[in-house]
Amino acid sequence: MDPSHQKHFTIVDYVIFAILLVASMGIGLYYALSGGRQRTTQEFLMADRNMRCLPVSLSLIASFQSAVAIIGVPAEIYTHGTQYWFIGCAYFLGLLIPAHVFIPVLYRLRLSSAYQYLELRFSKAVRICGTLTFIFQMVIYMGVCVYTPAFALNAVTGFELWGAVLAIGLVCALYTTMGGLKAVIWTDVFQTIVMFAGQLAVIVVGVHQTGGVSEVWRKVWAGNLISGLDLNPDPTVRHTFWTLGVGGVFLMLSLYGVNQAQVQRYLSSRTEKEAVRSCYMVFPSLQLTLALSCVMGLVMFARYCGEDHSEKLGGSSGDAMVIYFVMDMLQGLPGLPGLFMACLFSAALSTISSALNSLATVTMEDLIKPHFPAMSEARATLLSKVLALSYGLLCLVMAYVTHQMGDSVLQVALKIFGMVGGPILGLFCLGMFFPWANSTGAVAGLGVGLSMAFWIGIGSIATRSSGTRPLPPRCRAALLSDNMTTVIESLPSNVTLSLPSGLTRFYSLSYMWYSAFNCFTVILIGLTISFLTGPMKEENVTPGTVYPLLGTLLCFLPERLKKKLCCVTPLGQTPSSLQMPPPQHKEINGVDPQHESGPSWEETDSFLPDTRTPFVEQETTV
Ligand SMILES: O=C(O)CCCC[C@@H]1SC[C@@H]2NC(=O)N[C@@H]21
Ligand code: NA
Repeated sequence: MDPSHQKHFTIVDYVIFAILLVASMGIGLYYALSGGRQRTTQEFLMADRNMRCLPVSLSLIASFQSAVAIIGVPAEIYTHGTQYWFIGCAYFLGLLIPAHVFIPVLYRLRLSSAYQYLELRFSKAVRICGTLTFIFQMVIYMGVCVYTPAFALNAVTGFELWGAVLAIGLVCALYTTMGGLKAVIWTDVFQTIVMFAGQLAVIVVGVHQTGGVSEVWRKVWAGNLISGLDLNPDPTVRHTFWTLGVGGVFLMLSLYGVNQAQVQRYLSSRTEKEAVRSCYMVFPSLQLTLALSCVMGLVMFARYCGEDHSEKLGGSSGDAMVIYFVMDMLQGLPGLPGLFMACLFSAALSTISSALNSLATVTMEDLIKPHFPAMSEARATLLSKVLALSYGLLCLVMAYVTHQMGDSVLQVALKIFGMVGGPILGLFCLGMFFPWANSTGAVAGLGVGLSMAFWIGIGSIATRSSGTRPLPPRCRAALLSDNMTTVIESLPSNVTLSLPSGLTRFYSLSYMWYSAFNCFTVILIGLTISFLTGPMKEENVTPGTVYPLLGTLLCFLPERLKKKLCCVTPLGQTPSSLQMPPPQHKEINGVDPQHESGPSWEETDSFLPDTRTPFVEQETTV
């Protein structure tokens, strides 16, 4: 963008932005110097497993609500209408299934890393594959999260590019390294509030400048931006009710069901009920953030649709357009551009801090501790801090790598989740719902699932056809008060009008189906190979690692009939090889966390065996 059109910040804006960074560092410092002063991995990685549901629920949202959603969703609504809003329909099952399937199973195994489940259910090899896949996914995703605010701001305001990347990366790595999971969760709480405030401010100012709600609605309606319920079953259409409402459920399960960043938050809850409650509390807040970012896109459309900004925007993508519009809207209102920048950086910081902490946790728990069982707590905690810092530096490198990708950031992020998160979800579903699945099947399933995912993902990038894009609503501007009409032909160059066939059709599968497609591939291959290599017998499966799906579906049957029908896994102990004597833990607020792990067995789902015997790695006393 040529400098003459660049928007600039006033000193007030920089002050607000600085306050965000200082406050985040302050919280990090506070948790470095209070409580157990981050001296054990139980505190540094698991927040002493003593968190309440409110901070956990806000942290759950912040972890996967980065600048990608803050910028990408309004850009999506502006260019393609409100179809994307239907992803909100996926939030029902996308949160109910984690609350009633994944949390009960994972919480009672007293894990630190979600991938310990894979060793319990399958083998160490499967656990390592799961861990490495997760690390790959989050490292790339972190790159997108750092890149988004930094490059978009640079394009519009000339804000020093590497200054922004360093500001996010270093501040984040520092407070995550100092304050551990407690600091990450409480900074997420603070940053989520800043995110809401920033988005709300843009909407209020934008509606006011457009002439009020009714004026916005009139323009949006006239611009045919409100998409109806598109029930087109064609899986290659980018956004329909099916790709968003159904495909979106698998995307949500891969994030809120089995992703380490979220599972770690469930496991850091003081009881299982608190974890389930935090999952329920995510629902209204997630709907609110979705609504805010969609409305922001509508307001932008109403405010700017009539004007042709192409010469100012130059080639910059739709994402940078959002920043341009926001800076233009807030220009002359000192402090508001700073608030929006704080909102953007809060979104990035909260996601990256969660990623850094979860990466340090799985690296420590899954890749290092099993090889050094005699490592002292002090050394393990120090190493965890070094890991968090190292991943922070790696994330800066990834910021540059991400710069090469062409798609809109929202699409890149969702593709990553679909391509990598989908197969991991498949692995957990294979383990939890199919007792016959064995380790060979699991490894083979994951291998084929990831290969298919990358084949289709890269194929779609190569042929630039990830889902046939619908013709975006023409920006008919016969709305301007002075009756001047200009029509901005916003026909993207890569729209594919002709229906693709054969391999191209395969590549043009909507990216919103990636999670579901890859999940089913892993399950299908996993089961086939398991049956070919000798399925596991029910009695050999570690108790508590299989969720008796039949028991749930037939919950209306009387107890005795259900027991006979679906041979509920007996109440069992975690196998001795994996179970160590409970660690010398300190009482927390007079409550012994080892035994205060939620409601009594009767209060929970009765058909889930109560294997609350702790699955703890060798945690020698210091
Ligand atoms: O914002 C991001 O960093 C990633 C894009 C959003 C990820 C998914 S979309 C459905 C769910 N709702 C959210 O706010 N995040 C997740
Ligand atoms: Na975030």
